[in-house]
Amino acid sequence: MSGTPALPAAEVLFGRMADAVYLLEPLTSRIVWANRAGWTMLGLSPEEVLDHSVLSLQKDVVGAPQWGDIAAVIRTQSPYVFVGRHRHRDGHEVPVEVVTTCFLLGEQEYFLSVARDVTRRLAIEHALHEREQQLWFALNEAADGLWDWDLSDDSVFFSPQLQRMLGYGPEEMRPLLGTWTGNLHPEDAPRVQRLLREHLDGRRVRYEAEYRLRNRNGHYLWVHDHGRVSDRDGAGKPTRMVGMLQDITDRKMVQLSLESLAASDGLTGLPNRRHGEDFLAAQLDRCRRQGGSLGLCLVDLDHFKRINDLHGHLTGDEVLRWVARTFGRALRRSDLAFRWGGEEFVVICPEADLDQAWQVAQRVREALAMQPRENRLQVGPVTASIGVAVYPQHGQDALALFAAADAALYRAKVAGRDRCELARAEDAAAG
Ligand SMILES: Nc1nc2c(ncn2[C@@H]2O[C@H](COP(=O)(O)OP(=O)(O)OP(=O)(O)O)[C@@H](O)[C@H]2O)c(=O)[nH]1
Repeated sequence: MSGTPALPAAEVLFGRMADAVYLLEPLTSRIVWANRAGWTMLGLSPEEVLDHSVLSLQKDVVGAPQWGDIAAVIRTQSPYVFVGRHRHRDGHEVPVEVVTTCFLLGEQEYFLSVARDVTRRLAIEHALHEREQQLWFALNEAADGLWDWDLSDDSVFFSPQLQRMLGYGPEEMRPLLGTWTGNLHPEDAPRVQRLLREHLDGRRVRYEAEYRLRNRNGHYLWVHDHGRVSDRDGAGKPTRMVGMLQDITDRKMVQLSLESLAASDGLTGLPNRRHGEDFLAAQLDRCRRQGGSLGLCLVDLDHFKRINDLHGHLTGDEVLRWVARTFGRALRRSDLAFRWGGEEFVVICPEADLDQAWQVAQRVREALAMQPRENRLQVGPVTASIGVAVYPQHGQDALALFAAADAALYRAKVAGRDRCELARAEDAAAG
């Protein structure tokens, strides 16, 4: 091809264009025309650019045979998109995306290439990629485990950290929703599933739950789990949900033991006075609403001071623990024994009438009296005096019942100890 084709309109049309435009001679790849952006991108003058070809300017096209191959593809796949690097006159490279079309002008075939400088785009892509890498690193290496649930097929990505948390090696944990649901603690599963469903249905802003999850060894970890729907389909139906799982076993254990400490007596492990009073109040409430009776036994160890004095306070403590264990043997499942304070205990017998409450008191007294043969404490007989009061005969509320039982207990002590006494009508009136 000789000379530049007469294209005056092209100068006007393409002169102000931001993208570089080159008209190429297909056989040699020589540039036969370029717009302003075309020659400035290469650091050349309008005349100098005509001395160049794709082979001299494109770093990624090496040699005529390769150009021949590319030209063949351009002819069949027009427009052809190519990402490469242009060589600037001063030596630096300009990353470009080139879109080339093939066309005929009269008898002559031409390639028209539009090259866009993609330096900025690549820099952004690179930065995004870096950020994504960092994000993944942070998510996977953080103490929390990550999960990513595809609702369309119930596949779940469990992050390496999540797998490690549950004791699984790489590739061991099946990436399915069933792996998670199958390891939920049966007592927690209904609540957790409900919370999840409520979030998916849009009734909860986010899903959050604390529950037990079985690890690879079959032990349960306590976990804190929270997540959100991240993608929805055109109809608004959730298609993807992501979340984080944290192992909170240590914290939960401390919390649970504090809770049980708060409700139980530190020395004997029996429910403490606060818990016992709450229980009594609830039972009395039930009696009032539904009718029925309830027995209350006030149990006071006899001459306990003597045990302390003779054998020491630590042995006294040991005796109190033994007494607590004895209740376990003497009581019905529905009865509750709790420590009232010092060497005093209370037994609540829900739904017991006078006779039944009396029998419970006798059983407790006898079980304690068995002690010399059973225990190894060598403190001699440990006996108790017990005052028994019954709702509704001896009192309508906890205060009145305690007063009546206390009066009966006093009589038991006076009468010689190691015995049970039933409250009397006048005890109720005195309360
Ligand atoms: N070892 C020990 N002793 C306790 C505890 N709480 C109270 N005591 C002791 O229990 C004793 C109760 O003494 P008292 O109230 O005189 O009653 P008692 O000696 O059992 O005489 P009675 O009137 O027959 O019951 C005191 O010596 C208290 O120090 C405890 O937690 N551990």
